Formats: sequence, C-alpha cells, structure tokens
Amino acid sequence: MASEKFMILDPAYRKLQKLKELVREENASSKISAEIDEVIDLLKARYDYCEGITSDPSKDLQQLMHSTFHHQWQNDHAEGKLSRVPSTIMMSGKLEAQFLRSLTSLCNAERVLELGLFTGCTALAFAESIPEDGKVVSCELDPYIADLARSFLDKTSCGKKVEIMKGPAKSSLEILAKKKEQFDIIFIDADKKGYITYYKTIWDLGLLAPKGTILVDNVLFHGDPYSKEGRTGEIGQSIINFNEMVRKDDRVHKIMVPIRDGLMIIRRKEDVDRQK
Ligand SMILES: C[S@@+](CC[C@H](N)C(=O)[O-])C[C@H]1O[C@@H](n2cnc3c(N)ncnc32)[C@H](O)[C@@H]1O
Repeated sequence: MASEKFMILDPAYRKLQKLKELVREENASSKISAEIDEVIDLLKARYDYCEGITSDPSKDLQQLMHSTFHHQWQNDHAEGKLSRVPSTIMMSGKLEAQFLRSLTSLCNAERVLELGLFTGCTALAFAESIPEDGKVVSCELDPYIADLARSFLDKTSCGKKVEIMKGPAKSSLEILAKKKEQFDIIFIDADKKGYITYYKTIWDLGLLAPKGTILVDNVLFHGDPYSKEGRTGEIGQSIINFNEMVRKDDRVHKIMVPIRDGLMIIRRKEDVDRQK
C-alpha cells in the first residue's frame, strides 16, 4: 500500500505512532491501544482509498516507478557513482503523478519545464499529457541520475518528448531564457533551499508563458510549515520562507493543495480573477 511509504511525511501520523509506543510502554488499556490503531488505519485508509479510485498510471509509468524502487541504489553508492543513497520517497508516486497529468490537460499545456528530474516519474507523467509535438524540459544536477532517468525514459513511448538538461537548475533557467523559451507549466521540485531563487528567476527572466502555471512540490515539507516541529531543520525553514514569500506576492493567485507532501498551484492573478 502506498500509504505505508508516504504517511511518514504527515506529523499527525508520526505523533500517533509515538503515542502507540507510549501506550505500550505504560501498559495502558488494550482498548486505548486499539483505538489508536484504528485512527492510524483510518489515516492510511483515506490515502489508499484516494489512490484506489484514481486512474491507474500507464504501463510505462508503472514500470518506471517499479524500476526506481528496485534499483540497486546501495551498489551505485558503494561503487562511487552516487555521493549518497537517494531516497525513493523523492519520487512523487501514483496519486500526485495523476494529479499533475490532470492539471496538464486542464491547462492544455504543450511545453513543460521541470526543475528536479530524479528518475523521470513526473517528467513522464507530464509527457503523457502533452501533444505529440509538445516538450518537457527537465533539469537535473546529478549526471549519474540524469543518465539513469534517460535510460528509464527511453524504454517508454512518450520518453522522447523529455529533454534533459544536466547541471544546476539556476544555470539551466538562464540558458533557456537566453534562447527566449517559455513554458505553459513550470514544476519546481529540485533542492528546497533553491525555491526562492527559482521562483524569482522564473519571473525575472520571463520564463512563464502567458496564461502559464507554476506548480511547486513539497510545500508542506514533512509538516514543518504548520507543525513547527522543526524536524527537517534548515530545509523546512526554506520552505516556510518560500511559502511566506508567495503568500505576500500580490501578482499571483495561489492555492496550497494538501496532496502528498503539499503542492502549490500559482497563476497570474488576472488569469484567475475575472471579476471587475
Ligand atoms: C524530489 S527529486 C525530483 C523528483 C521528481 N520530480 C519526481 O517526482 O519523480 C529532486 C531532484 O532534484 C535534483 N536536484 C537537487 N539540486 C538540484 C539543482 N540545484 N539543480 C537541478 N537539480 C537538482 C536531485 O538530484 C533530485 O534528483
């Protein structure tokens, strides 16, 4: 069940697991323990129910996700191909990938820019919802991960629509702007500390096409913005700062969607507010 992987991002779920431990240590009544288990199961059931009703990803997307989960990351690290073992929780998964596909089709997007490719799950999701002559440009810092993603994408029918730019996302944004490229959707999902810079650069360099949409992942980063747990330290603080900056940005209409680790949808105000 997907909930087993992702529920750990929810601080309420983590607190309940802790409470369950406490109850066990204190030898509290089995009734209390059973009630706690039920609440935990309900949280997981809601996630699994949403996933269960949601359309299944294409066979290609399922295969790519499977390859990511079963890749020998430890071996790559031991052989020096990766400086650390990446966590596969970085990959968005079925529910969010399908949500992004719906948004892509709703926006009639033809050109998508992604900051943060990893193994290509969301890049492929976007590619599957744009026209045949559309393009997804995805930026990835780690050259080994970029090549691995390329090999995964090359096994899919829409992978050819994905163009990978290796290197820091900020430099890629500058290169794209010099070429006067613009995108209907820009998905920010790279290093969280860079979010403010990416957001400002996108506006400053005019990378968002008219009527375009910016999507930002992990805006509820492990619950830190509202739980004040400080679980993720500086990274969580960067997300809090980013969210505040967007909240104060009067040029845009924004909505924070509590899907998985939080997704923000940002559009120019005039594209959403049509009343005089
Ligand atoms: C959360 S993962 C992306 C997940 C992917 N969008 C998905 O849902 O399947 C973030 C990726 O950004 C990459 N990254 C980190 N810092 C970066 C930077 N400065 N520029 C470009 N990519 C970066 C990481 O190597 C990692 O692969």
